[in-house]
Amino acid sequence: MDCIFIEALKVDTIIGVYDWERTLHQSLSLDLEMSTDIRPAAASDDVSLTLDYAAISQRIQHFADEHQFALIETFAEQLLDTLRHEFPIGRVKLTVRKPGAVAAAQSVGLTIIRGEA
Ligand SMILES: Nc1nc2c(c(=O)[nH]1)N=C([C@H](O)[C@@H](O)CO)CN2
Repeated sequence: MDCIFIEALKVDTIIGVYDWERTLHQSLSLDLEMSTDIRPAAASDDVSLTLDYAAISQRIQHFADEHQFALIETFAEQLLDTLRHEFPIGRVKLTVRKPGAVAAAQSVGLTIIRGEA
């Protein structure tokens, strides 16, 4: 299976478990790896036959604009639910980083994998 990826996508959103985090936007950094078969698009040179990484990136920022979660776990799970409903994504691996959340760490976050290849 082939893979379309988006690396280090910076999205701004309201997220966090503490009261002060409800009052400002913070940046998350997202990596996505989405399995797909690129051969139909390659054979026809047609973006409509593949996973359009520009459209998916735009949808992710829109999702981040319209939600305010406490946990990055909720953000990740609901984001993948949304993307998998709207795009023909097979197996997907998502890493969400919240830079600066732990001062002594370069980054903290999670990785989840959903769907079949
Ligand atoms: N597993 C998680 N732990 C923590 C989260 C989270 O989303 N998932 N969030 C926080 C706070 O919002 C923190 O990022 C503020 O700096 C703490 N732990």
